[in-house]
Amino acid sequence: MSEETFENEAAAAEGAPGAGEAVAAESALGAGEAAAAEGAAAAEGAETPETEPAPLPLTVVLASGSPRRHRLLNEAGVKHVVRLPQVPVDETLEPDQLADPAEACKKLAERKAGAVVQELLAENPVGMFAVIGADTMVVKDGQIFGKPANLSDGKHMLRQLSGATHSVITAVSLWLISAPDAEKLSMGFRTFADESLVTFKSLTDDEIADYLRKGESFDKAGAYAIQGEGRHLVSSVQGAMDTVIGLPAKKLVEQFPDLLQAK
Ligand SMILES: Cc1cn([C@H]2C[C@H](O)[C@@H](COP(=O)(O)OP(=O)(O)OP(=O)(O)O)O2)c(=O)[nH]c1=O
Repeated sequence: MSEETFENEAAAAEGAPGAGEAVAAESALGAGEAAAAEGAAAAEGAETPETEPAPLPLTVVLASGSPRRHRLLNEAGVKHVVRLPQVPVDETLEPDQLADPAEACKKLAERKAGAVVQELLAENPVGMFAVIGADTMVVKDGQIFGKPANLSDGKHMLRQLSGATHSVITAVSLWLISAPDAEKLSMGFRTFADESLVTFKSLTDDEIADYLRKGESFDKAGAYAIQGEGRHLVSSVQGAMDTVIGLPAKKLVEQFPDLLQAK
């Protein structure tokens, strides 16, 4: 089971560069569409259009340091570069923002992508760019588990997850920048969250301690890696596996097939 919701891409994203004025909702849906719109606008004014303008080359930028996200995007066939913001993104959220985990997750995905968009825009880019940011949270009974701070935090998380079902929410924020030349720029973004349900076996404290000793917990939300030894902790998964691992890459490509045209 998975749930998918799409944000209104014309809404201003927190921390996003000039989101209020620069967002062009129509250009957010697909690189091809935006390029076609540019071409159509140019053709309207021309008396005898001689040639169609060549579509702008698309560069996909993954704004993430997660090797899993890089791998999942590669496996989905999307050529991309990885770029992290020079200043790490502040991932703190206010208590009222944490009350709705899917919204909180979307906010962080937008912040991560927005930070890279901001730096990219400062470079006066020319071309078409799709910047992707993502965030993953484990949620049990309304409580959000990010990455464990230390061993006892990891133990606490795994005890909570033992013998029960929890949600893994991954939000993805995709920003499209269309800059046919140094003078023209339009931008739009869309953010969605996908949810999978993971059920854990009942774990003894010894089993939890054994697992934590394997050392794969510390950079993973909820202190486990379903793609690694953590699979032995799990009895069932409902929904997309790539959502649990950190990027619903298949859904991303279904929604934005133009990503496959990236050079
Ligand atoms: C539940 C689970 C999470 N994870 C990972 C996915 C994410 O990389 C990580 C959650 O941390 P995030 O803060 O979402 O991402 P990140 O810090 O790894 O990368 P960045 O912010 O640079 O994009 O947990 C797994 O790899 N396997 C799992 O089974």
